[in-house]
Amino acid sequence: MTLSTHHWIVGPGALGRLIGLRLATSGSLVTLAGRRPLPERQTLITPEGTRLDATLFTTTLANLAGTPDVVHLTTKAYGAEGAHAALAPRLPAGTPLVLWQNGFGCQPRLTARHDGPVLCATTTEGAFVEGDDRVVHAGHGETLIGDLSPSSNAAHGELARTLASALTQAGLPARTVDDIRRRLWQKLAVNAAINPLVARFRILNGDLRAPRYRPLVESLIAEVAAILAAEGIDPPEGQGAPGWQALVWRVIEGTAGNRASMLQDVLAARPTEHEAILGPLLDAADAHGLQAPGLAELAAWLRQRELAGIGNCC
Ligand SMILES: NC(=O)C1=CN([C@@H]2O[C@H](COP(=O)(O)OP(=O)(O)OC[C@H]3O[C@@H](n4cnc5c(N)ncnc54)[C@H](OP(=O)(O)O)[C@@H]3O)[C@@H](O)[C@H]2O)C=CC1
Ligand SMILES: CC(C)(CO)C(=O)C(=O)O
Repeated sequence: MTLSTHHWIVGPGALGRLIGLRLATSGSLVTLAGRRPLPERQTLITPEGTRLDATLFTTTLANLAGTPDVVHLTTKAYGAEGAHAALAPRLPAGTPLVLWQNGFGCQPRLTARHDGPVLCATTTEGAFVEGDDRVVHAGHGETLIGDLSPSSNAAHGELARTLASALTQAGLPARTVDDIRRRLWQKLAVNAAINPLVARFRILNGDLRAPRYRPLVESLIAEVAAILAAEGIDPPEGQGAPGWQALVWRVIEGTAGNRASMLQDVLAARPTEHEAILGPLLDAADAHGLQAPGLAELAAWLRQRELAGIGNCC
């Protein structure tokens, strides 16, 4: 893979267009493939307010043809496996796939199913779309890339390093890690402690610091910490529950003014990524015989909302 590698981006929403436009404006060939065709002329607004324009190939999944060097799957977590099923017959065997979803649902399943190397990426970049031809890069972050093979034997290290370097040169700082499973779970832990609560109460992340919500956050963190201890997953810094508390409160502080992605989905009457975020925790709780009533109640509310037709419930 070189800088002029041909990248297919399947799922051309906020993150997909951010990656696609950044790569295209740094010399890569990019095809955006969605459920509907998008304009070929696309604009990216950088966090500094600069406007970057690029002309990309845009198509639909049904019309994809050719041979990509790498495919980035950037649908929401709940759409990833469906999109992959439609995509797979169009891909030459051995095509590398990069999964960008939050949570930890589709990653192990697609790693097992895909006929080629699979990398997982987790990013703290922030982006949102403004119409079909414009994406706003809301805030800089960092992207970690790795594969789900055991850490002592990372299978696709060279591929991950080349991709990290291409992304970094394109303005999306990225590095490889040999523990992507742990990194995905760490982000999932933060998302599980914040997103369902702010979606439930329709509040900004920073509102969780109020006396009314603080005990709810603390009790979710305690559930998450017990589950992750049983799974053998440590927080990035510190140990056990205090380490998870420090991480979650740091993120709440740092994103106090944010309307979290799950709240945005609820307000827009869209499905949420609750299965990918809460599902793995509840499955792990079951497997280890642990109680997680707070997580289970929030998962039930989010599930019920979707069963009831999304916007009409609660
Ligand atoms: N946005 C962000 O800042 C960040 C997002 N993430 C994660 O990245 C993932 C994507 O998020 P985001 O970009 O915000 O989501 P969006 O909803 O903005 O984008 C998803 C895109 O996937 C498309 N899509 C859905 N199903 C298919 C399909 N079968 N074939 C082709 N395209 C399809 C949607 O098309 P349509 O328009 O037709 O619905 C949409 O363009 C999520 O897991 C999210 O948690 C992680 C970090 C930051
Ligand atoms: C960390 C957090 C909660 C920031 O808003 C996030 O990742 C999200 O909104 O999904």
